[in-house]
Order: sequence, then structure tokens, then C-alpha cells
Amino acid sequence: MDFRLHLLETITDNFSDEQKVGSGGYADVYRGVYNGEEIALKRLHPLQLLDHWAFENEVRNLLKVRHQNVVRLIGYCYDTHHKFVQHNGELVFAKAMERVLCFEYMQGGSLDKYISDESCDLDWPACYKIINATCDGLNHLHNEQERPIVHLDLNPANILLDKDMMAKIAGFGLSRQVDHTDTDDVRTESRIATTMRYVPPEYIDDGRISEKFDVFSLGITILEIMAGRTALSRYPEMSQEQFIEFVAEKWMERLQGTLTSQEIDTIRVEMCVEIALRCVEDDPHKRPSIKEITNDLKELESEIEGMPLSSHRLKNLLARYDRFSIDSLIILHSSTNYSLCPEPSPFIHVYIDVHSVLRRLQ
Ligand SMILES: Nc1ncnc2c1ncn2[C@@H]1O[C@H](COP(=O)(O)OP(=O)(O)OP(=O)(O)O)[C@@H](O)[C@H]1O
Repeated sequence: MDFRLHLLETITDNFSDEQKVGSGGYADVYRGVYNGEEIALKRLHPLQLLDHWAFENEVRNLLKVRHQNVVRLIGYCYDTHHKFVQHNGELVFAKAMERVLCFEYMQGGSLDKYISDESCDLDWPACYKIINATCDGLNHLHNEQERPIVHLDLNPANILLDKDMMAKIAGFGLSRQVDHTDTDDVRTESRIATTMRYVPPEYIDDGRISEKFDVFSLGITILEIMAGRTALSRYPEMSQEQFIEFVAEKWMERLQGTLTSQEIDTIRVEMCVEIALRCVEDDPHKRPSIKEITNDLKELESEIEGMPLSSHRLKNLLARYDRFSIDSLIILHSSTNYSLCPEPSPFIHVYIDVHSVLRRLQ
């Protein structure tokens, strides 16, 4: 939808400071109400020609996308007019440009404000929901378009939360469509200015871009949700297993006394850290695709929700979690058919020694 500038000025009190809710590298963001719905108006800083490319990108790519985990673009305004402005103490007649993007309003703000150096302030169910939603949104960009859209600026500041803490990917100024898979990267001539921590080594070394760029950024983002902004700096001191255990123990402490099932949440915590560590592999070919990640997350939930497991999957699960008291989680149906029960029924409380189960499976 093409908005008139006058309408946007009216609903934001002339882009007043009272209506301003945030600022970024190339825009200020205001709150307004349109047709009874709260909207966010992202007003680009004027007269920056470089940003015009970002504006067009954001509109072009977001117009193609409709998904519950990608922020919804409601419309835009592109208005040019001439007016007198002060320049070096003189009044000159200049061309003024107004570019505004209008989005659904995200009451929870951006994810970065909940993340500190050591941890994320949100509770585990919220964190897990955000990780799943971000993965689903990214999967939509990479795999459910005519040509994949690579975001190239995925980080907690570009993950917005609505009033129900549902995460949506935003900040499409650097995004672009690519024609190929990760084996056939495109090299970009113009180096993109994005937050360095989230940028993969192949881009820093020779400017290569592919879907695996986003997967790397996703990995850093998940690690920060799981263990705080400085998470990755601790990783080189430990082996992968030690790091997973370190993060899981921290969450176990936080989960003590909560109503959630600690064993199951620990399985989820470990799975998320494991996925994140695979995403931040230096070699892009060793990183999983976002499709593999969403499949792994869904498979884990199916297992937890008690769907029949293949003996191979159960073996993997048991091998990973034998240090927990999973006895109350497992109901043995037959030698090849198992299910996991999130909340064990008092009537079917079967104690199983994990190692004896493993022996029977071999
Ligand atoms: N749809 C929205 N609803 C509510 N708040 C928003 C919305 N979009 C952005 N904001 C707020 O405005 C801030 C700045 O927005 P945004 O990051 O999109 O600007 P930007 O100029 O693109 O930033 P950068 O390019 O530096 O990432 C966000 O951190 C967030 O707090």
C-alpha cells in the first residue's frame, strides 16, 4: 500500500519525539495508529543516497514474503518535493525526500534488549519459542520463495517480539535474492556493513554470500539467547560437550522450582546449543541448512510429545541423556516401539535402567 506523507505526519504528530520508539543505523521508528491498528513507521534519515538501496531492498523483498515469523510490511511512502532549506547560512531550494516503511507494531520491541553479557532475561519457554519462530521465519525466506532470500543481517536487534512474545524477523535493508545453493556462492562487490559478530568467516575473507551466511548469524543469535552476549568467547576454552553441559547446567539452575519438566527442557536446551554450535562452524559446508534445523527441532518435539520413536532415534536420545533420570519419561511398549511421555502418568510409571534398554536395542 502506498501511503500519503500527509497521513503519516498526522498519525505521528509530525514525527514527534513522543511518538518515537527506536532508532537504528538508517532510520528512526515511530508509533502511530492507522485504521484502529497500531503500526510502526520507519522513517529513513533524509538525503542519504546509499540508504535508498536499502529502502528499495526492504520493500521489494518484504512484499514477497507473508509468514507469521517475518514482520509484516503494511505499506510505504516515497515522497519527493522541493523546499527551501538552510545551507551554509543561506536559504537554498533543495529536493527533499521522505521514505517511510510501515510495519505491524511489535509491542515487545527487539530481542537484543533482553540479552545481557551473561544470559537472556526471558524464561526458557519464551526463549525456546523465539528460537523456533526465528528458525521457521528463516526457513520461509530460504526455502519457500521462488528464489531464496538471504537476510544478511540476522541478529537479536533484528528479531522483534509481538505482545505474545512471538518472534518475527525484521531489518531487511541488506537482504537479497540469490539463485543458487551454498555450493555456488555469489561474491559481492560492495561489502555490506553489518554487525561483525554475526558475520561468517567466508564473508570476512572473500565476501562470499549464501544461505549459510544467515545460518552462521542464526547460530550466534541462538548462542546469545542460550548463554548471553559473551557466550562464544567462552567456547574456545572448552570442548563441545563441556560447553553444552555448561550451558545446560546453568539452565537447570534457573529451571529449579519452575513448573516445567526439567528433564525435557534440558533435552531442548542441549539440542539448541548443539544446533547453534553446528551453525557456527567455520566451513559453511559443515553448517546445517535451515531446513535440517527446523526438521531436527520438529522431530524432537514429536518425540517429546509421545509419538512412536524409531529405535535408532531412541538410541541416540538415550545415549545423549542417560545421565538424567529418564526412567519416568520412558514407557516401554515393545522391543521396537517406544514413546516419551512429557508428564508421566501415575498409573504407568515404569522404571527402566537406561543401559538395559540400550542393551535390548542392540
Ligand atoms: N515493527 C516495529 N514495532 C515496534 N518497534 C520497532 C519496529 N521496528 C523497529 N522497531 C524499534 O526501532 C528500533 C530500530 O529499528 P531498526 O533496527 O529496524 O532500524 P534500522 O535503522 O534498520 O537499524 P539497523 O539498520 O541499524 O539495524 C528497533 O530496535 C526497535 O526497538
